[in-house]
Amino acid sequence: MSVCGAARCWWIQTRGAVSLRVLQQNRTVCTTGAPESIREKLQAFPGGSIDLQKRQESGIAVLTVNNPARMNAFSGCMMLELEQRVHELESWTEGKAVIVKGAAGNFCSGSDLNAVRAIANPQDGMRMCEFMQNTLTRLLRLPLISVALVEGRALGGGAELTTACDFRLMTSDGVIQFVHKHMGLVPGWGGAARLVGIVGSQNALKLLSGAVKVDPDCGRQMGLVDEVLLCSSGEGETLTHAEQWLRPFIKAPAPVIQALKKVVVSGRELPLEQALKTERNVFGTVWGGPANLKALALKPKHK
Ligand SMILES: CC[C@H](C(=O)O)C(=O)SCCNC(=O)CCNC(=O)[C@H](O)C(C)(C)COP(=O)(O)OP(=O)(O)OC[C@H]1O[C@@H](n2cnc3c(N)ncnc32)[C@H](O)[C@@H]1OP(=O)(O)O
Repeated sequence: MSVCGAARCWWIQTRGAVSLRVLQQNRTVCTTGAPESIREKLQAFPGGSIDLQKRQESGIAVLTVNNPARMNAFSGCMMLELEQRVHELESWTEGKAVIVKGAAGNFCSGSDLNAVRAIANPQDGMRMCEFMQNTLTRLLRLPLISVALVEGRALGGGAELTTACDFRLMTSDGVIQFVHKHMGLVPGWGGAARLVGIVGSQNALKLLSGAVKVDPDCGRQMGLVDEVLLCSSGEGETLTHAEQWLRPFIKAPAPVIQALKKVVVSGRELPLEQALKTERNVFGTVWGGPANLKALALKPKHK
């Protein structure tokens, strides 16, 4: 069940029951999914796919933006598929992390410009934006540690997609560029709001107003890039490096990793009192749980 109303609804899994914690917001954020009309419109733009591989043994999923003929630009159908994949990951109980990447050594060049030209009226444009804003908000809120593996170029909406992950790893030839200014636009998928939270308002304004090509050094300096992989873009090797980077952070049972992500998300998004209440709720789901009891039995020494 999801609710659309004068508040953003916040679902928190506690002991299997879902408790609805309503956050009072002065703006309506619809969580019931986009109106049918925009879905039908997006459906009219086929091409590419959003592929999801869930690795049960490691708890790491790999989500691939796959439209190499168009530098992994998002067709309308890919926007719909991304929502479906995020929905799948929301209920992946064995999951610990998700790596978001592009196909064929490139990240993503934003919206498919052919679709953009066809959805040019403001109302449909705003509906497409709202659809992608909701999907990317859900991606960032997944109870999984998310990593954008930026190989090649992440442009426009592709740059915004990188901000909808907890971390960004970049290959030596990687570039993140918010090209919206050159399109006479501003970010529409929520990328501006998230960018301010990542690099601060001054750096965000520089990156947006300057349409700056963020290379690995610039990204590390600004805090937009968390690690530079000492390899260039290309299938396989970079993914292995990304998984190796993730390993120390997912060395615990999935319920514990998921609980840790949930309390960080609530600390990032909720007013203090509600964040503390959420923390108590989540704490209650792991206190006395299998991992906690096992650790207590081992008399842990954290040297
Ligand atoms: C809120 C999000 C925002 C919005 O929806 O309004 C957007 O994201 S708008 C889109 C922003 N992205 C761009 O403007 C990127 C446009 N593409 C490029 O700048 C270049 O293609 C580049 C730098 C990604 C790659 O350049 P390169 O010379 O290496 O290759 P090509 O340009 O020949 O591209 C190969 C092939 O891909 C097609 N392509 C690339 N990007 C897109 C795109 N965003 N939409 C549709 N098609 C794209 C390009 O047309 C070429 O196809 P071809 O059939 O050979 O012409």
